[in-house]
Amino acid sequence: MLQTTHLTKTFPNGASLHFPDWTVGKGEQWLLLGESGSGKTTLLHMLGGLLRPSAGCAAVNGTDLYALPARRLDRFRGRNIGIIFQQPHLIRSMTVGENLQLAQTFAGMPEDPSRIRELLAALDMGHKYRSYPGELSQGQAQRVGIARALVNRPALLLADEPTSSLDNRNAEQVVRLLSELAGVERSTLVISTHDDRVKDAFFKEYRFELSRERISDQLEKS
Ligand SMILES: Nc1ncnc2c1ncn2[C@@H]1O[C@H](COP(=O)(O)OP(=O)(O)OP(=O)(O)O)[C@@H](O)[C@H]1O
Repeated sequence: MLQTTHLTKTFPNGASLHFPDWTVGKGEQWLLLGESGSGKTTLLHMLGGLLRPSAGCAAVNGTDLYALPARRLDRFRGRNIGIIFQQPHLIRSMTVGENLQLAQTFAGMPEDPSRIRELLAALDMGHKYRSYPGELSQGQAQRVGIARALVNRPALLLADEPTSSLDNRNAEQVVRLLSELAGVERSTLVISTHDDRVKDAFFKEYRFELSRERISDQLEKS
């Protein structure tokens, strides 16, 4: 369901990252590993339709993301790809429920409060529907970030270091919930991390490891 071919990103300073080709099957759960600076975030952003590669192709369910015009790419992303960032970046003036409704509207989907309530309940956050982000703990905010990524039933779920701001208990819960919910929703899951707590909690076999030496050109010179 996910396929990359000859993906390369060259930054304005001339630094260049060349990624090995990667094929991920439907419903699989992968860890994207690699030391700091090896390119995990860059790769996830290209897979999520957020960062145009300088060369190569990223395809989700057979759609070459960067062959789409910008507006169709936005729509495709909203409907097919859920992204969980290191920090959830919720809109502070909107309640939890409104933040999730906005994700439905952005994707051109009808508002579906029952879907939102169902997801919040699965994340043990049902009682926070009317709370504002400023009233949540970091672990709770990250769970809202997970709900937002899942709300449109994406085929592909990408999580970029989702536990980096969480303590041990919350980190373990967040990874477990992500993996369980992706399984229930039949979403394909890619979690990037260099967090040993995630590697230990996540027993699935699939691991894609980036090596700084192998993929980078000129980084030391820039
Ligand atoms: N806009 C940019 N301009 C120049 N170099 C960049 C830019 N963005 C990223 N890089 C370089 O590309 C490399 C990969 O960065 P990236 O953030 O993808 O790594 P990462 O594996 O996610 O790191 P971390 O685990 O620390 O978040 C790094 O060496 C970084 O300095």
